[in-house]
Order: sequence, then structure tokens, then C-alpha cells
Amino acid sequence: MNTPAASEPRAAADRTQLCVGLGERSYDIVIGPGLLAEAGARIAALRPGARVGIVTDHNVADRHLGTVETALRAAGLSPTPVLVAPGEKSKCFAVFEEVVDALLAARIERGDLVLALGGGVVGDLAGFAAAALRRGVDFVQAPTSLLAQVDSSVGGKTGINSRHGKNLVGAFHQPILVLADTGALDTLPLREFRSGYAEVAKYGLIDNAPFFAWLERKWQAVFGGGPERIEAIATSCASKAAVVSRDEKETGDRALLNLGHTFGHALEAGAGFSQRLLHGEAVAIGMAQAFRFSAAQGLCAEGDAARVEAHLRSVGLPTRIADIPGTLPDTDGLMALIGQDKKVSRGALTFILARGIGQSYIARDVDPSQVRAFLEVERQSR
Ligand SMILES: NC(=O)c1ccc[n+]([C@@H]2O[C@H](COP(=O)([O-])OP(=O)(O)OC[C@H]3O[C@@H](n4cnc5c(N)ncnc54)[C@H](O)[C@@H]3O)[C@@H](O)[C@H]2O)c1
Ligand SMILES: O=C(O)C(=O)C[C@@H](O)[C@H](O)[C@H](O)COP(=O)(O)O
Ligand SMILES: [Zn+2]
Repeated sequence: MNTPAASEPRAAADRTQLCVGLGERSYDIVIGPGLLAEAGARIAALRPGARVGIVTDHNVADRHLGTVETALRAAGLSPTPVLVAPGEKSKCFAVFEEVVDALLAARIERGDLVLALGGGVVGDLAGFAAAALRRGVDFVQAPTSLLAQVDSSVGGKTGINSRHGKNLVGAFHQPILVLADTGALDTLPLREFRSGYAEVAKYGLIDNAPFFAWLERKWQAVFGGGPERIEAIATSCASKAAVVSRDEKETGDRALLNLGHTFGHALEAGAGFSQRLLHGEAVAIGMAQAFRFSAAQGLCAEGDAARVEAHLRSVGLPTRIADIPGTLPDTDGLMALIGQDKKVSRGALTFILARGIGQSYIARDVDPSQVRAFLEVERQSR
């Protein structure tokens, strides 16, 4: 993950702009305050006169839909809102059907647009609807959660969950534009901000030890909303844009972005995709586990695993299975969920492990009996 993004971040006034380089499917990520009010002009510049199906959830609609609708109308676009219930449970077949149906009823045609206005749930769901609608219409991401601004709005992974596990049905479908209005984060609840922060820390842990050290020093300012927040978002997006430009469909090192997700997705599914465990919280536990597992295998120093856990705990994130309220499947149940991970190949497990902070790597053919034994210990530890 060390090659630069297709373009390095450029800052103009209070905007940072990057490009995800994917040939004719390249697109810009624009980061800064006030971008929702500019959505109309920026989208009309790409698709003048389009109808726009705005997929959003009730929480985001209450706070930000009016701004976006006004902006789109002022730019000569025709918006139709499509509202879903907030939360992970909306990433399901039933809600997917409702969204597609509403977009068809709104006569969103090829040449029109879907706009995902919300967090990662809305982005994944709306993006998948756009990928399927009339065999593919364009879509724009307007991420309003920290997690969506640093991760899910970039890279084109879209989809829904199945009873067999997380994100098991979906498509790669890139947006044509990402508008990350950092002002929208002012209305985001603290627990959701923390959850998104786990994915920010992930970029440091993957291959950018100086960024992780910077976060250890500056996390309070990132939470506080100063310029450090925008810097953390831009650094995260630059990391993601670089790897997606190189490996759009995860045939190689894009899998590094899955650090913490093999354990984390199993825990999320085990908790029933409920408010008991948010995605970023599951990733925080999963990253701490990936480092503890790596240390237990003698791959990385115990001190690195302890440092990862200490930082995640200092911002208030969970790091242990015991931090999850309520009951979870037993170890065999968790192993069955891990067995459905999309990185599994001919039954062999792949994990993202670490030789140290910023030294993550893709470990193929990990011995399931060692994972099982590790989980048995983890389930008892506090
Ligand atoms: N496609 C990808 O590459 C990718 C990457 C990471 C995560 N994801 C997915 O993203 C999802 C998690 O995303 P999330 O953490 O954004 O969850 P989310 O979409 O559920 O949003 C979090 C909560 O915050 C609310 N919210 C969002 N923006 C708000 C705002 N500005 N003000 C007030 N409330 C606001 C939402 O209504 C929701 O209740 C998971 O499904 C995860 O699998 C996808
Ligand atoms: O973009 C990617 O690639 C990622 O892995 C980013 C992850 O943070 C994200 O949660 C993603 O949705 C997980 O992908 P999956 O392929 O494991 O479902
Ligand atoms: Zn994730």
C-alpha cells in the first residue's frame, strides 16, 4: 500500500480534493465543510438535468435532506427522496427490494442518478441498488458519517448482508463523485464517530506507522473537529484511493483493507447485525484480535498488540469479545461465520496479520485449529 493515490490531495480554500484513478471510471473525492449545499451545482456539472433518487435514512433526512433537495432543485435537477430505517438491519434483501422499487417508481433511468446520502449502510445499499437498477445507473456518494467519509464511500464495494453473513451479496460499482461534507459530522452521535474512527486507525495499522503515532497524539483534536479531523479524513481517503486504484476488485493487496474484518464481520453477524455492535466497533475488536493473534504466533511483538489495544481503548472503542453486550454464538458458530468470509478460497482461511504496527500483510491458508484455539481463549478473556 505504499504507492501514492492517483492524485495526491490538493487543498483549495477549505476543500481537499483527490482523484481515484480508474481509467474512464476515475472520480473525485471532495472533502470539506458545506459540500451538501453545493451538491446541486457539483452534480449538475456532471449530469445536467438528471433525475436524482436520493437514498437516505430517517436520521440523516431529518438533519440534511432539506439542504440537499434545495441545492439539487436550484441546479435544475429533479430529486426524489427514498427513505429507509437507520441501522445495519436495512442492509437486507427486503429493504433492497423496496429501494429498487421506489427508484423505478421515480423513473430513474439510465443517464439519471442515485445519490447515497448517509452513512455506510445507506452507501452500500444505495450503491448496490444503483448497480442493479436497469443493469446499472450512475451514483454519487454523499457520506455523512465519519466511517462513510473515510472508507465506505470510496472504492465501489456495495452490497447487503445475508443470514449466512456480512456483505455476502453485492457488486463492485464505483461512484462518479464523492462529496464528503465534514460539517455534517457535527450532528453525528459520539458512538458513531468512535465507530468510524476504528477505520481511520486501520490505515495507520496497515502500512502507515507514522499516521498511527500521529493519531495517538492527536486523536482528541480529531474528535474535537479541528483541522486535524479533516487531515485524518484526507489521509484515510488518500490511502484507500491508492489501493483501490491499484487493485479495484481485491485480487491482491486491497485485501489489506480487511484488517480486523475477518474476526469483526463474524462478531457483527453473531450479534445479529444489531445496535449491540456497530461495524467500526467490530473492526476495533477484530484489529485488536488480529494483533493479539499475530503476537501469539510469534509474528509481532506483544508490545505492539498492547499498544494497538491501548489506543483503541483510550478513544473508548471495545477491544475484547467480553465488551460486547449479550450473548454470541459459541466458538464453532463463530468459526462457521468466519468460514463464509469472502477471502476464503477452496476452504482455506485468509487473515490480515501483522509483523508490527504499520506492517500488516495478507496471510493465506491460516490453520483453522489455531484460529479456533485462539477464539476459545479470547472468549474467556477480559
Ligand atoms: N463499502 C465499503 O467499502 C465499506 C467500508 C466500511 C464499512 N462499510 C459498511 O458501512 C456500514 C457502517 O457505516 P456507518 O458506520 O456509517 O453506519 P450507518 O450508515 O448505520 O450510520 C451510522 C448512524 O449514524 C446516523 N448518521 C449518519 N450520518 C449522520 C449525521 N451526519 N448526523 C446524524 N446521524 C447520522 C445514521 O442514521 C445511523 O444511525 C456497515 O454496513 C459496513 O459494512 C462499507
Ligand atoms: O474497501 C475495502 O476493500 C474494505 O475491505 C473496507 C472495509 O472497511 C469494509 O468494511 C468492506 O465493506 C469490507 O469488505 P468485505 O469484502 O469484507 O465485505
Ligand atoms: Zn470496514
